[in-house]
Order: sequence, then C-alpha cells, then structure tokens
Amino acid sequence: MRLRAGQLGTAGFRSAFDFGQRETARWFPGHMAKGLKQMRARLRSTDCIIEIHDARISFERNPLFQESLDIRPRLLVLNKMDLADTSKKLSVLKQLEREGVKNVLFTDCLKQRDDSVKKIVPLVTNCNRSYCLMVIGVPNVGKSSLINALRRTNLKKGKASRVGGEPGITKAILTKIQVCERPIIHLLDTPGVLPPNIENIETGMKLALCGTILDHLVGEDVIADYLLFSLNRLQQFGYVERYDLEAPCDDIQHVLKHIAVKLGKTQRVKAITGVGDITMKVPNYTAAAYDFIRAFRKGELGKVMLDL
Ligand SMILES: Nc1nc2c(ncn2[C@@H]2O[C@H](COP(=O)(O)OP(=O)(O)OP(=O)(O)O)[C@@H](O)[C@H]2O)c(=O)[nH]1
Repeated sequence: MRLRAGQLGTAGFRSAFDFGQRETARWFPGHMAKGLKQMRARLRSTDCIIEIHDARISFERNPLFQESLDIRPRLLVLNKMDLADTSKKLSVLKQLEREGVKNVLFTDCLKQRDDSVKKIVPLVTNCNRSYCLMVIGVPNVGKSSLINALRRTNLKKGKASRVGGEPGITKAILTKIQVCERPIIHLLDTPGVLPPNIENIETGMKLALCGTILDHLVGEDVIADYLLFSLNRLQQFGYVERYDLEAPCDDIQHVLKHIAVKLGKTQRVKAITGVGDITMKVPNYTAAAYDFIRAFRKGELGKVMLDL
C-alpha cells in the first residue's frame, strides 16, 4: 500500500506485521547449547555476571540466562547506545526496574572514551581482591567489544577479543582476559547464546533486525519488510529522504524497487517472448534489501527503541 504525505501517522500503515507461517526453530545453532553448558561449568569461579544486550531491544533478552546462570550480582549493560533512541532511556530504566533489574548501564563500546565503560569497575567490585567476571549475551551485541573497551579504559591496552559484524564470531569460552590491574579483574568472553525456542516470533524478528541471528536463516526479504514496518510504526521516516522516495510507504516491494533503481542494483534475467529469448535488466531486490538493512544497522535510518 502506498501512502501520500497527508496520510502519515497512524492512518494507513499496517497496525501489525503478518509473520505468516514462519517458525523460529532453525535459528538456534548447535554450538550455542554447547556454549551454555560451558558457561554453567564456569559459574563457580565467577564473582559477577555482566549481561550485555543491544540497547535497541532492552526487554527481549534471553530468558535462558536467568534460568541457567542466575547468580548474583549481575550488571545489565545495554550496548550500542549510539544506535538507540536515548530520549526513551528513562522509560526503559523504569520498566526494567519494575522487572527487578536495577543495575543497568548504557554503553557505546566503539567510542574511544566512553564514560559509562569507566563506571563498570566500581559497580562490580567493592574491595581490592581479584575478581573473575563472565560476559554473557545473545550473539553480536558487543561482548568482545566491551572486553576490548574495558582493556582500553583500564589497562590502556589493545584488543584481546575478536570482534565481527556477523553473529557467532566467538564460538568457545576463551581463557581469562585481564581488563584491570587494581583491583585485578579477569573477564571470560563467551559465545553468544540465543534461546533454543524463541517463543514470540516478533522477538525473533527484532533480534534478527539487530543482527543477532544470521540473516539467511531468517530471510533478508522478511527482515527488510519488518524494518519498514518498524520504522513506520516509530515514525522514523529518514529512509524517505535517503532513498529519494516521494513519501513514506508501507509497501516493501515498492521501496526495494526504488532503492535498487537509485543505487543501480540491477540483474539480468532471460525472458521468453513471442519473438525469441531476450535479456532484461530488472531491479535486484535482494541487494536492495541488504542495503536497507545495513543502513539501519549503521544507524543511518534513525535511532530507535524497538521495544517501546
Ligand atoms: N554502533 C555500535 N556498534 C558496536 C558497539 N559495540 C560493538 N559494536 C559492533 O557490533 C558488532 C559485534 O561486536 P562483537 O564485540 O563481536 O559482538 P559479540 O557479542 O562478541 O559477538 P559474538 O561473538 O557473535 O557473540 C561489531 O561489528 C562491532 O563493531 C557499539 O557500542 N556501537
């Protein structure tokens, strides 16, 4: 459905996303169950857990962490704050407090000097002994980046943990990585773990949109459509200007066609006609979907809180 500028707002856009018959069963790779088992085995030697999550989806965390790794104290780090709509920070904190989550920090681990990262050591230590902390979270939320940021901040040392744009970079628990001298703090980097059953498909789509599930397992086409649905719901219409659209629009095929034409992303296909086969150039919808999703993940389509 295409909308004119006068039809912006609540009118005209889809009020709910149609997930069809999609199921999330295939989204939990086998190495994650192994990772969780390894993490449980290391609990006894862990003083505190730092659960890190994407700030854009603060409430859609992994319930398995609560059930299997429920030791106190625990700090919730909401990372990628630079991509989140921080005007909603207070509402997020209030809701988390209602859920019993009180120790919360928003961070941007890519920033060279992030004041929130500096606050972590005083929050998780209270005397001058040595500590072992475990960093947990779903894939691709910035666990390794947090470890590197802590080393940068407290030890003035470089990267110790491999960082990557795709989920599933860290596959095994690493040996302890030192991140602070006084007190001595070691961290355990862990593989990202998703719940084996993502009960709510909408939760799964938010996780996919933020890059915590491999795109091809979910489908770029449906991620792009859910992105369009979410941007319209949140009235984030930056995509209109970026891709020179006439107006906000709720039709993913129209938007992707427009992106493909604007960016010159076309592909050649053979068509059989009455006068023989001809080769035609048609919009490459998959390449356009990738560009749309990538732009969102880089924060180029606006800052969002997908849970509110
Ligand atoms: N914009 C932004 N990107 C970040 C931030 N922290 C990490 N990233 C990026 O997010 C991606 C994943 O970071 P990692 O540190 O590898 O995440 P991880 O949780 O260790 O990933 P797995 O090993 O897959 O579980 C990388 O492309 C990082 O550069 C942040 O605060 N802001």
